[in-house]
Amino acid sequence: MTSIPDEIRISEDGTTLPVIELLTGRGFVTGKSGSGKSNTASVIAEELLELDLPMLIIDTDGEYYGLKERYEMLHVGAGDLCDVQVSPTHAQRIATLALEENVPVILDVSEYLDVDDARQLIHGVVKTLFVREKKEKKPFMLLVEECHEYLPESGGLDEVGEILLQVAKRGRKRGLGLCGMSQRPAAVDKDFITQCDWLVWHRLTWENDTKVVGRFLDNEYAEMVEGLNDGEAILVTDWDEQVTRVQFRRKKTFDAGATPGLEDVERPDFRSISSDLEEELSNLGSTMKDPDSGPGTGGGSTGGGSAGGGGSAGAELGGGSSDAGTRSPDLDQAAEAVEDDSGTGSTAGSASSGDAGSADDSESADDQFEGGESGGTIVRADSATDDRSTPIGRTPSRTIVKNRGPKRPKPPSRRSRRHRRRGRDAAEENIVLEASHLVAYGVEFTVWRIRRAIFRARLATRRSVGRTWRRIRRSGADHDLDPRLLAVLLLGCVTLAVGLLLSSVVL
Ligand SMILES: Nc1ncnc2c1ncn2[C@@H]1O[C@H](COP(=O)(O)OP(=O)(O)OP(=O)(O)O)[C@@H](O)[C@H]1O
Repeated sequence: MTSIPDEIRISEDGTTLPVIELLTGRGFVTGKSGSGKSNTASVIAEELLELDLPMLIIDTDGEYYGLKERYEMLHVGAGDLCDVQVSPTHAQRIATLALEENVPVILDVSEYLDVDDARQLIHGVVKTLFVREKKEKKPFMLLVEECHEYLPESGGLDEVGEILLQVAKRGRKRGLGLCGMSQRPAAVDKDFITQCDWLVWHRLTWENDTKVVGRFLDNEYAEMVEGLNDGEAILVTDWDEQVTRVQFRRKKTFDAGATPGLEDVERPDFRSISSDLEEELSNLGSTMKDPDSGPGTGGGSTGGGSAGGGGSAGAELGGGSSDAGTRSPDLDQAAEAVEDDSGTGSTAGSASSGDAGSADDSESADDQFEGGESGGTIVRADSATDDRSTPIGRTPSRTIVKNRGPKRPKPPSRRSRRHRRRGRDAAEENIVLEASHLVAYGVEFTVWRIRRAIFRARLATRRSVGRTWRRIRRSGADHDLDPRLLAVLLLGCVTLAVGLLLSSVVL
């Protein structure tokens, strides 16, 4: 087996990036639309795929399938271009294929009709990768397009954001690297950006975004970033603590994200994974259950059209009350591992049921990895299952899955109680807000009624004053005016004038 080089080349002039830091670190690639982010990510992916290194791409816009022009990749999602249409039911298998069987995966979430399906699929995949990596400890790159959608700066994180942040904060020790991409650095959770040890700033022009450059680098770079050419970027890395201006090379594979022109786009022939794997995944819906759903119907539509796939997934998940007894034992263990790992779940149960040993194993494995951080096991993607016995570096250990039979439901963890309490607080705040809106509408309506009544009264008064005045003029022409009548007339005019004055002040 040929050895894997320490670095990959990302520009024509020879700029390189270290392989192990890319695979296990946290990266952030940003730039406005058309500045070259996807090209940069594809260049990095091409270089890693050339070395048969493992990766999974979460493709929000459906533009990474062009990589299949040169590399065998599993392209899954909801669209017709995908090798296999998948639902959240497939999450665990997709993750294990990528991590344990070294099949590079493009998880294309661009065509799910139901956003929840896409999110549940992503959550299931990332969670499984994170949990499995505790034992596997295999340098592995997770690339996430449009990461502001999952890790937004405001509005809080959903379960996808939470698990991605976990990967950002704790993935390095496990070998799980994360590279997030976004058009809008100002819209990305700063908790994530501050975790990053390599950052690529492509052209940004919007002031809020260039301000972020100023904050992370300095104002000189905030100005520089506005004038960068396509594919040009400011590269900042923790490993050499330098700021470099670099022109990334063009990707070698088909540019599926290019701006459409008037001429016909000629698509090249794409490589696909083996038909056996396609068939296995197509049949998977009937044999596996989604990590987060309950028993479901188990009949995920996997080979059909995109809408069908999404719809049936929704139906399966719709019945998703959690039923520990019917969930796959593998997934129960995975979920437990996440809770144990975060230190918030109840670990006593698993320890007493004979899992203490395995927990210790994984902790000591963690320690070992920390000792030789950059010496993680790199396994080539083409080595597949049989080659995993001869990795470069340390031998990856497998996750041992025990079937421990049906389980009693666990009491809610402190974390889920906290989530529920937060939910209750938010609901109460909403009620108060709605009630205050109601009061405001009431006040507005009352004021409107009063103003309408005053307006009508003024109109009626003006008419009757006009009528009276005309009658007085007629009778005054016939007779001499009585001084008492004149006095009453004067008083009437004064009262009217005061009334009109008051009503115009009120209105
Ligand atoms: N390194 C490069 N050298 C020359 N041209 C480039 C380079 N990178 C990108 N381009 C040009 O810029 C175009 C847009 O690139 P790319 O799709 O990577 O942008 P993007 O920032 O990902 O845009 P979006 O956010 O809209 O997806 C490409 O089609 C190509 O024409």
